Amino acid sequence: MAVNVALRGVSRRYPGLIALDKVDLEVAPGEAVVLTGPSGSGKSTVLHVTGGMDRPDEGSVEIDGKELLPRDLDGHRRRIGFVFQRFHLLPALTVLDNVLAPVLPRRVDFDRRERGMELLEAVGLGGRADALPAELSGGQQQRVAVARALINRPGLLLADEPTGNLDSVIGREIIDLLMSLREQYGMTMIIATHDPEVAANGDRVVRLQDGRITSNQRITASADVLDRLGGLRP
Ligand SMILES: Nc1ncnc2c1ncn2[C@@H]1O[C@H](COP(=O)(O)OP(=O)(O)OP(=O)(O)O)[C@@H](O)[C@H]1O
Repeated sequence: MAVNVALRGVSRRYPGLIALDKVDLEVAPGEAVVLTGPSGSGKSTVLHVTGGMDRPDEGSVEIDGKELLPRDLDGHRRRIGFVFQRFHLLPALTVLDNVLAPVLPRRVDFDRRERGMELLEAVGLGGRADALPAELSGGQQQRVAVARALINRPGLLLADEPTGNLDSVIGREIIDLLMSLREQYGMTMIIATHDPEVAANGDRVVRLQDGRITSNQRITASADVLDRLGGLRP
């Protein structure tokens, strides 16, 4: 089920620099928020802190109103999906086994193969379960990565430059896919991107600069209008 996410006064510091500076951000259940901003502005850090891969130095992350505590992090990470710019598929495993990889070492209360096949169908690759990643195009590999991200039925999907390694037509297909899966499976989404096309397809665009939110706008305009107005490019 789609979750509510809230970052409250989140700061993350590294020696000599502030990656996030008291960031407040609330994302409603089922909402798709797009993070934009120049390189180094803190987009990935927001995703990592939200996903429990990194910890704030100050402030808190709340999921459905409950603060994420260190002891909850393992469970939290299993309840979210993560899609990366580089697909990070395991080259020696088949497409189906890549989708199942997150749950292979664990006991689960569902039929792995059945769910893996269902997800491959959902991303349009039902016929390629036995292929190896190298036999697929980049767009198809990203579809496999999306299916893998959904294997635990996450209520939250985090995506870091999901179209960054794809040409614009294929990137567009991946965005359409993510948006339709969001409705089909009921997920909240946070997507970091430099791609104005992605931004135009979210519900809200949050722009970061030097670790701070400089604008937070609902989407009503098309990509090129947004690009002209907001300067979404790095
Ligand atoms: N492990 C780390 N150690 C030191 N500094 C880091 C580390 N991770 C991130 N940073 C710094 O924190 C700042 C924010 O980085 P972040 O990756 O969140 O930016 P970004 O907006 O995602 O950039 P990009 O668009 O290039 O991916 C940058 O200045 C980065 O160099």
